[in-house]
Amino acid sequence: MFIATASLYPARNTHCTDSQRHPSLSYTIFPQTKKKRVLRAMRIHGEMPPEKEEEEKVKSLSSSIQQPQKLVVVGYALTSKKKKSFLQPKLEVLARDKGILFVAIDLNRPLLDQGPFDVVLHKLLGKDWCGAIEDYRKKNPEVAVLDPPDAIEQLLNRQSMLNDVTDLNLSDSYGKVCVPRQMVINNDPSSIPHEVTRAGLKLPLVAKPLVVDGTAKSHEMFLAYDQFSLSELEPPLVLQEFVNHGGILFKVYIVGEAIKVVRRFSLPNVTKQELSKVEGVFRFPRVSSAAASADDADLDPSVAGEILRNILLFSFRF
Ligand SMILES: Nc1ncnc2c1ncn2[C@@H]1O[C@H](COP(=O)(O)OP(=O)(O)OP(=O)(O)O)[C@@H](O)[C@H]1O
Ligand SMILES: O=P(O)(O)O[C@H]1[C@H](O)[C@H](O)[C@H](OP(=O)(O)O)[C@@H](OP(=O)(O)O)[C@@H]1O
Repeated sequence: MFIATASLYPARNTHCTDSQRHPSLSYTIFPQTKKKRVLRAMRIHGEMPPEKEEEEKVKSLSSSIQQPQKLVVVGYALTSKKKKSFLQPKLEVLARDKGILFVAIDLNRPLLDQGPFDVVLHKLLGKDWCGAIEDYRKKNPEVAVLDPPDAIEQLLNRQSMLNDVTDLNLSDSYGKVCVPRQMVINNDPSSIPHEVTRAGLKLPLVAKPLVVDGTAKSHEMFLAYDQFSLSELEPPLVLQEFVNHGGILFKVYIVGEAIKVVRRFSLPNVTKQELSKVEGVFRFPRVSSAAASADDADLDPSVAGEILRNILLFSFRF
């Protein structure tokens, strides 16, 4: 795009013919970028009269207003709980400032009749919804669906969601990235004590629901100090060896090339002495939620730095 602007001296690479030149001032047609360089040069040399500077600002502003930013329309389908925790007003305002508009998808109308959308963002499950999303994708291949049901499938299960981490086999002189030893219990809870002993899992164990479907139940966690009390729990379950980690964990969010690492408070270490004295299985709350931020916690810098380095190393390879 070109803008006519005035210059007190002919600039290099002028793109204009004599007929475009004004006798008192040489008019120079600049591509947008060159115009800014010349104006800046003139301002630096104090050669542009104040009224001309104001006029240039208005022109530059008017040219940007003339080209309204194309909005990216994001249709979202979230539970009311998720909308409340994720799509907060400050996010909507920030997105709008960046030309992104969130529009709620009406779950009582066919998805195909709604839009048009540039992106469909959803965190809903169920056969009907997955069918509607798949049908929409086929008829709107240009729309980015986050995420396609087949890509989410692996994350709906606390065993399969860790497959990629297990396959990474990432280790170096500073340490390794791996999954705690675990086993899946699909049926008969009375078999748990025998299965745990046979698998050689070390106590204490964290018992987690195998299914991850966004419900509160899918976050119900238990800490077991002996394997016998585990038979009180309801399969399907993942039983994972508890890993002492100093009560602080790091959550890593990766979207494309963007990586965000946050520190959260977590379960405290379990000492050998405590393990020898305590028996039973205890439910614990969601200890590491956003409200449990430890970003400002006083951590030993060497520990934090080392863990962060490994996390970033892991993030780039994931
Ligand atoms: N193997 C483990 N060793 C020690 N602590 C653990 C282990 N697994 C889980 N925890 C503790 O339990 C908490 C919840 O575990 P996890 O993150 O697997 O469940 P979640 O439901 O996905 O949590 P959220 O959705 O809140 O991130 C962790 O934040 C951590 O404090
Ligand atoms: O620590 P955060 O806030 O990232 O924890 C998230 C968690 O990672 C999951 O995204 C939860 O979503 P669901 O699996 O759908 O439950 C979030 O739960 P929410 O109820 O706050 O949306 C956690 O915040």
